[in-house]
Amino acid sequence: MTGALWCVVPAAGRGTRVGGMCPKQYLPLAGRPLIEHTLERLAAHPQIAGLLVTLGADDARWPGITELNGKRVMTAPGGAERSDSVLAGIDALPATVGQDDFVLVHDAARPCVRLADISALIEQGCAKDGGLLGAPLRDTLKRADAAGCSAQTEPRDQRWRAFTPQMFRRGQLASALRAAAKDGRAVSDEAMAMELAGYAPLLVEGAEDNIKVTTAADFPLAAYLLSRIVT
Ligand SMILES: Nc1ccn([C@@H]2O[C@H](COP(=O)(O)OP(=O)(O)OP(=O)(O)O)[C@@H](O)[C@H]2O)c(=O)n1
Ligand SMILES: C[C@](O)(CO)[C@H](O)COP(=O)(O)O
Repeated sequence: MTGALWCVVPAAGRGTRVGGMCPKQYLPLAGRPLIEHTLERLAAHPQIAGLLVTLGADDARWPGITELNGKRVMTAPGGAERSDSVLAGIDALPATVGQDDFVLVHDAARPCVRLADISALIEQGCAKDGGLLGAPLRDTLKRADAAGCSAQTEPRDQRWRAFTPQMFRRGQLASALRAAAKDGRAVSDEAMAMELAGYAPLLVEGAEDNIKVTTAADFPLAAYLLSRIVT
């Protein structure tokens, strides 16, 4: 069992795959900026103590939220890559968050995460070296060739899609991210940094509607999911 956890929310991306000038986390979703849905959902979780949001340089769009549902909301400058933003957020956490305390990392671009899935990650991940939400691949996987044709069918067994939140001990995650950066290794998520450091993060199956809003087509889907998912 663990106490209350802080959650780092990387929100310093540019949203280039959506297009346009406004980073996707500030585009409207169901009438409000996408990021507000994500932060409110995280702040609603009883085991989340506070949020540390990493922002783009000179981000004028950040609405200046300092508290949600009685939880403190802090900000820190993000970095060039998502992993840089995550590390910046870890380093900016309050000193009350110990090096051995678990911390969560959740994409600002994932507004539909279920509170029950966060609870499952916290409960199951604390018994291990931490873990991440994900789901086993349910479709056949193809490797495309340069012409956009199916060149090969990839093995699907034991393949999972990785979601967020991901949860690790503050000190171990910071060290793993620093080591990967020092080695020039691009890491797509926190779990990869931990794997490179020799840990085996637990995969905790979560709902597949925990989508990452990545392209413009994801906005109406996310709006529908938000209307259907209570928590
Ligand atoms: N340097 C970066 C890059 C991404 N992110 C955040 O990481 C999350 C997931 O990243 P992604 O979906 O790739 O967002 P973007 O990088 O903004 O998207 P794109 O690759 O289309 O530009 C998002 O909440 C994004 O804001 C971040 O904090 N810092
Ligand atoms: C961290 C992540 O959400 C796991 O699926 C994903 O890797 C982030 O998206 P990106 O496009 O790789 O930045």
